[in-house]
Formats: sequence, C-alpha cells, structure tokens
Amino acid sequence: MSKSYVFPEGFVWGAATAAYQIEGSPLADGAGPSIWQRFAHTPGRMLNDDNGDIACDHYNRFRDDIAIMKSLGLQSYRFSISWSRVLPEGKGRVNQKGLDFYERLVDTLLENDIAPVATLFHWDLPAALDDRGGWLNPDVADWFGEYSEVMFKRLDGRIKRWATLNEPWVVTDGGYLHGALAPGHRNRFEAPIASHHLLRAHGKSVQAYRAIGQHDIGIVVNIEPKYAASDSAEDQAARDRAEAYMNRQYLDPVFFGKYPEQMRDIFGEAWPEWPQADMDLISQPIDFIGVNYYTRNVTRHDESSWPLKASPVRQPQHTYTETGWEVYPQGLTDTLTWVKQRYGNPQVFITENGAAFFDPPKAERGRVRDPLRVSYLRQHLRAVHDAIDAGCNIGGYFVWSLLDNLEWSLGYSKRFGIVHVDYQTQTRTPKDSARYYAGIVASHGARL
Ligand SMILES: N#[N+]C[C@@H]1[C@@H](O)[C@H](O)[C@@H](O)[C@@H]2O[C@H]12
Repeated sequence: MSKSYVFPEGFVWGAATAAYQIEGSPLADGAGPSIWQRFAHTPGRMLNDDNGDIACDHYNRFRDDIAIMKSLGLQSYRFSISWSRVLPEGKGRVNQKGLDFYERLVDTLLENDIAPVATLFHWDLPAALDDRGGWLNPDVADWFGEYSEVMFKRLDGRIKRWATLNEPWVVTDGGYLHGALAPGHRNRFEAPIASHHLLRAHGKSVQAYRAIGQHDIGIVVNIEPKYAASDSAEDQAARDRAEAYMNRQYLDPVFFGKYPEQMRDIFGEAWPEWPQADMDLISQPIDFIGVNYYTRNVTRHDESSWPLKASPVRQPQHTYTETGWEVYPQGLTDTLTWVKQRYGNPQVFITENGAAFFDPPKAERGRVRDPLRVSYLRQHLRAVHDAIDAGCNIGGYFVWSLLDNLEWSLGYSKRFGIVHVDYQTQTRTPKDSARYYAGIVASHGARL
C-alpha cells in the first residue's frame, strides 16, 4: 500500500520572491537606492552586467502576478519589502509612495484570499546606510528597528507573519567575506561583525514587534545539511565546522543565546567576544523560523580552503541543477528533523525550496516544459511530508520562486520560477511545474 501524502489541515501552500529580484523601478516614486542598485550598476559585478532596473516589472504588474497566484490556487505569498523604497535614506523621512505600494500589494493579495508573508530585509540595504558603515555600524540595529516599526504600524494585522532577515549567512559570507554579493567586501574581520549586527538588528525588530505587533515574527535562514565525506576524524571535523559556520551560526544565538564554539577556530583572531546583553537581545523568543533548503553538502577536510578548511565532494550519481547544486531531497527531511531535535521542534515554514534548470528564453506555443523541476518539487514535497510524519512542526511550504527573476550576481542566467518570464516582452507563462504545483495545492498533497 503506497503512502498517502495528504498534508495536515491548515498546512499553507505558497510561493516566494524578493523585492530587488522582481520589482524593477528601484528608484520610482521617491525610492532611495539600495546597495544592490549600486552593486548592479558597478561594471563587472553582475553576469552580463544585468541589473534590477526592470527585472519582472512587478512594481507595475503586481496585480497581474497576483491573478496568476490566484489561478494556481496559492494560499500565501512571501515577498520582501525594499527598505529604501519606504525610507529612502534608510532612516528618518518616510516615503509615503513607497509605503503605499506595499499597502496596495497587501490589500490586493487579501482581496484574492492570499495571505501576505513579508520579509523586512532580503539583502537590499539602503545605500545611504551603507555610506554610514551599513552592517558594520552598531547603530544599524536601531536603524532596522526604526524601519521595522514603520512597517508594523502600517501593515501589521493585514500581514500576520513577518520575517526579520532573509539568509543572514549569505549576506555576510557573500557580501563581506568572499565579496561575490553586495556590498562586495572581502574581509574576514568584517564578516563576524556584520553577522553579529544582523542578529542584533533581528533582535531590535522582534523587540519592536512585541511592543506593537499582534501576530507572528520569525527569521529566515538557509540550511544546507553537511555530511562527512568519510569516517576520518579530519572529514568529521570539517563537517562540524561547516555545519557550525552555515547552519548554526544564526540559529544557535537565536535559540541558545550563544555562538557555536567552532566560530573561533574558523575566524581565529577575527572572532570578537560580544557582550551578554547583545546575546540576550538576539535570543528573544520568536514565533517561527523560515528554512530555505536547496541542497546538501558532502564535506571533506581541505587545508587550502579559506577560512573553513572544508570543501564539497561532488556526487556524480545524482542530478545537479544549473546553479551546481546536487538534487538531494533526503537532505530536506534530514534538515527538518535536525531543526526539530536541536531547537525543540519550533514551528517551521519551508520559506524557499526550488531549482534552476535550463528553461528557454521564450515559451513555445504558450507552454514551457520543465520535467526536471516537476520531479524536484515532487521529491522535495514528499520529503517534507516524511518530516511531518517524523513529528516535525511544519506550517507550510513556499516554492522558490513564483517568477523567473534576477538571480543576484548571476543576473537573469538562472531561471528558478514556476512561471516563465520573457524578459523582452514581460509575458508570463505558467510552466508545467506551475500546473503540477497547482494540482498538489488543490489536492492538499494527495496527488504527490
Ligand atoms: N541561489 N539562489 C536562489 C535563491 C535566491 O534567489 C534567494 O533570493 C535567496 O533567498 C536564496 O538563495 C536562494
């Protein structure tokens, strides 16, 4: 007898996007520039010198995109708010037209019975704050608290689930350690400082929410489960370092009020000691965590790798995506059960899961066949159900992404959408994966 994959009552089905990746019009109606506006307009930083000036033109086409969400039967939509659209200088003066856009977006979602889930920070820090040191300036936590309060006062109640940060690990590893992402720094002394102030900012936002909010607030982290390449002590230690660096560096402070002990091994003299008051601020209770899962990492010791001394081992027996990620659905079940066991079974939403496979630049006679993505979704949704069977407290799933979009410094070269975007005409075409996902949503998983 094959297993039934019907999901529990109340499990939420959605899709996710982020402001700079889809909105376009980054400076419209009084918006201020973000660090991604600057980074994307710096020659050599972006593949093909792509930028977010137009992207998916969601700023102008959001009603059409919501109609597509409705046609797919989505119950929720996770999006991010562009901080510098609302506060052009990052703090102080509010740009009402920027706030008005997000109010229109939220109200239109609600008119279509789609629950909005808002991420306050999805990497696009106001450029004006970066000029003041950005995530390296301790004051950034208060600036983020001020911005959070503006949003909570205007939209809490219509938005009932808020995420403070999206993937702080990527912000610091990409933006401050390796330099591949905005603001493009490469400094192992800056990365831990940026990391810590991101978490302090999370704490200030939660603090602000507890004073005025009536619903739920959490944080979104990327988790990539690490598996030692061999039983050797070296590989096991490398695995432990990699897990501490990516998967525990943010959740341990939030849930335990302390950083993993391996952080000092990894950063050495560059790892500061922080006051207990900071750790108390960071570890206030939250209502949920968002987990973004894409792939796993089979990890070996690698003396030449900086700063982790750990490198991935390719698994030729499995399919790899266009971004070079192994398709490994068991890793999602393992991730969710790890979170349950380590952090006391908090409520978890899979806030991103998806894959970039090659899709044509144009639909063919109104259709986009993406069998690999259909298979990816089937395998990973089954993996989520297996985790629920194991007792994990999973509230919902958001596929990444609703639309093909700007894949940060990879530009438009990678397509993650279940809806195809023709960037020349802005025509949207639901892919086969969108129709598949709609069937899963309609049957609440029975058709998996
Ligand atoms: N790469 N990739 C796809 C996806 C990215 O487009 C999102 O903005 C991030 O939250 C996360 O990295 C995942």
